[in-house]
Amino acid sequence: MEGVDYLRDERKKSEFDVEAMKVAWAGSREAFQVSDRMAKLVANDPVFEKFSKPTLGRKEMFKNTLRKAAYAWKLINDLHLTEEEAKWLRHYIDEPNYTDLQWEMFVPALEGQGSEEQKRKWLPLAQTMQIIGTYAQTELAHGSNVQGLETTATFDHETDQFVIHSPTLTSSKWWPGGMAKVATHAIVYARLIIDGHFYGVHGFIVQLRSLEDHSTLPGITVGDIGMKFGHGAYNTMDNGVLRFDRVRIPRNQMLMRVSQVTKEGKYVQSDVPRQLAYGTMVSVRQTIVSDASKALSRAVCIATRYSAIRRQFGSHDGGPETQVIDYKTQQSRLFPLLASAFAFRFVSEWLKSLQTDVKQRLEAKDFSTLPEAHACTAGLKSLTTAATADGIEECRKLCGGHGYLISSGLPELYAYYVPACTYEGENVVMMLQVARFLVKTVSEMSYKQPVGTADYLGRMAPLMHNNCDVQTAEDWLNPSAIVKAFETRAVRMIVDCSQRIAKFENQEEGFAELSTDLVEASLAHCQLIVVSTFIQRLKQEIPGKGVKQSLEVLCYVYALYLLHKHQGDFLATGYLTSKQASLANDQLKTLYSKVRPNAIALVDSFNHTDHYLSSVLGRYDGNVYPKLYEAARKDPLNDSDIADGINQYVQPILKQKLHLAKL
Ligand SMILES: CCCCCCCCCC/C=C\CCC/C=C/C(=O)SCCNC(=O)CCNC(=O)[C@H](O)C(C)(C)COP(=O)(O)OP(=O)(O)OC[C@H]1O[C@@H](n2cnc3c(N)ncnc32)[C@H](O)[C@@H]1OP(=O)(O)O
Ligand SMILES: Cc1cc2nc3c(=O)[nH]c(=O)nc-3n(C[C@H](O)[C@H](O)[C@H](O)COP(=O)(O)OP(=O)(O)OC[C@H]3O[C@@H](n4cnc5c(N)ncnc54)[C@H](O)[C@@H]3O)c2cc1C
Repeated sequence: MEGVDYLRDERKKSEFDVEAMKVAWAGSREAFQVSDRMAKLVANDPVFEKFSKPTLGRKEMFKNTLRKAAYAWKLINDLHLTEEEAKWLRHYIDEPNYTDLQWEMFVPALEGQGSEEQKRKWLPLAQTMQIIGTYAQTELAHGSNVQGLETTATFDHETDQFVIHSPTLTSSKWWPGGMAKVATHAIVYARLIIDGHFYGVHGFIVQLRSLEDHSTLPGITVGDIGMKFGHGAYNTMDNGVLRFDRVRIPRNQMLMRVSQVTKEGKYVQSDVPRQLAYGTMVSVRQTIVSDASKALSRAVCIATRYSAIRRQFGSHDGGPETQVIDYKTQQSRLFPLLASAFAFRFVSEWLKSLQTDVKQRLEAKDFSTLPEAHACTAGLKSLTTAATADGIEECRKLCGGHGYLISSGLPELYAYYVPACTYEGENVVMMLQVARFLVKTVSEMSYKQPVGTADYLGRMAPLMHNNCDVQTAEDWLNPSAIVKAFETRAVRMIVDCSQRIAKFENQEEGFAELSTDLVEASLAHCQLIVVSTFIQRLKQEIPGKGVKQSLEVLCYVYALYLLHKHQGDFLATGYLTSKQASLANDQLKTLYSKVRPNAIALVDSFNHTDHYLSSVLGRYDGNVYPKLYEAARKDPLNDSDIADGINQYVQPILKQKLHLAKL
């Protein structure tokens, strides 16, 4: 039997309707149809071929990506694609480039932080790509600490302009995507100075390059920051360094939704919180959570298909060896990742709806849910990117030696994905933001009832004193038992930290001293959100034979896997006994055997094309070995029998050996 037959047999074992599961994964039939159409459009167009990428040099690779981006823009216009379709098209092209910054950061920054007048002027230019923008916040010496940025924007009364300046080497803007070679404009974050007074960090629209010939404008020095981790991965992007030598921009190019500077040089703070200036980061963090489920599902799809094809040991009387997916150890590493992909998918949908709600409230001048939205996006960004990056690497190991080949698709995916743990808020820094929110919520509880994702803190009394009543492994198949366990663990960890901080004379000092515990408490809170969201999703109608049942199994796998992994927390907080923790682990093993027959169908439900996976190991048809062999044959080193350099550097050594032998 060949891999092709193995996957065919696996698909026959499925206990649910795969087409209906595809819809559940996508969120709706319409969402499925849009993404499916765009995936096929990209997969079937030779312009978007990407197998040659690993063999290209940086310049060729960059140019190739520019070519694809230009072609994609032509398709978007020629085919009159909707915004949603265009987003999926860019996603499936699967090469980071300047358009990510244009659509995910530059346009949202104009939308979220521009005044009505500024939006009228700049948005049509950006939306039609007459200008190309980037988001220039991070500097050589400051990224996480936004208030510590050094670039200055000094108001000049006489000319009614701001003077943008990089006073030191360390103030050089460093990292912004698309900035080195493509962007014509940037939203530059700088310290606003009026009459020697510092008014905080604000965003300014600054033109970097001529719209005529693309040359850099006077006073601007811009370039690429150099190659990044992984060959093809993120090197299609021109992350840049930028310095300003007293560059002048009109006053009306400061983003003025949150605060304004008048012609007279007066600083006016609107009636909206200054944190709205951070709004672009909040919206991108939500996109990043959604992207985590896509990246993880991609790695899991490859590792699952390959695990069903790969056989090692266990052959009796010349029969076939055991499929590695049947090893319990393989299942215990793979299936929690499969379940996590679904969990992240559903939490990202929920986060999107939370953000829509916050946006509507902001328009009505209701800012009450802003801190919670910030904590949720920051925390879930941190949780999902960390788990996804680790998960991709685990999938690579699950594929044994072949996972290390570029043709497996996994090394490039990892290198491409892992910076998500750092950009848009370094993950630990983000978890500390969640901790601030939680500690503050606890400290305000005497006069303010916690709501939303923190509402369980308001049920502190019972949660602090109750004990778990699980008696058998079966008892763990109960959503309320699971939610209660996660709530209790989180509440006890948060309260413990809060009480210990309160003992410090200086609360900031206490917070810093307890920061490692606070990060763990924040993680417990975020895991509770993901688990509860999964459970809530299952309360909705989910059509299709066996679909809901399969998702229920995955939900329990996700929750009990976390419980097992963090059993130290659950035991230390005193809610569970070691017997109950051990029953959870027993149940987890039973659940793995329920996932097993459905594993291939579950990863088929992601609806990933072979083009998107770019993996010989993860091919839909399972024809792994012939295609691995074929891919290896295509390596440039195999172009000739005698490679360049052999005659020059190897033959002389061999000949020298002969000479020595004669002596
Ligand atoms: C490889 C590709 C694969 C994945 C593809 C994914 C696709 C997604 C789209 C991709 C697009 C582009 C690719 C990536 C491009 C990357 C871009 C960037 O990285 S841009 C730069 C991002 N930088 C950061 O995120 C900086 C992080 N730092 C901060 O956010 C802040 O400075 C922070 C949060 C650390 C706060 O520091 P500080 O304590 O100094 O706070 P402040 O004094 O400023 O504020 C105090 C007060 O405000 C609250 N706060 C902070 N932030 C917010 C917010 N956003 N909203 C609401 N409230 C906020 C804070 O908690 C404090 O509250 P308080 O109650 O007073 O305690
Ligand atoms: C691929 C990529 C693309 C990017 N694109 C852009 C872009 O388009 N535009 C842009 O402006 N920026 C961009 N960035 C920059 C990115 O946003 C920053 O790198 C990120 O915000 C982290 O900041 P930092 O580099 O200053 O890390 P640092 O804050 O220096 O982190 C270093 C270490 O210090 C720790 N640390 C920092 N502060 C604290 C604290 N208070 N408490 C405890 N620990 C702490 C962190 O946990 C980390 O371990 C990009 C970065 C990458 C990698």
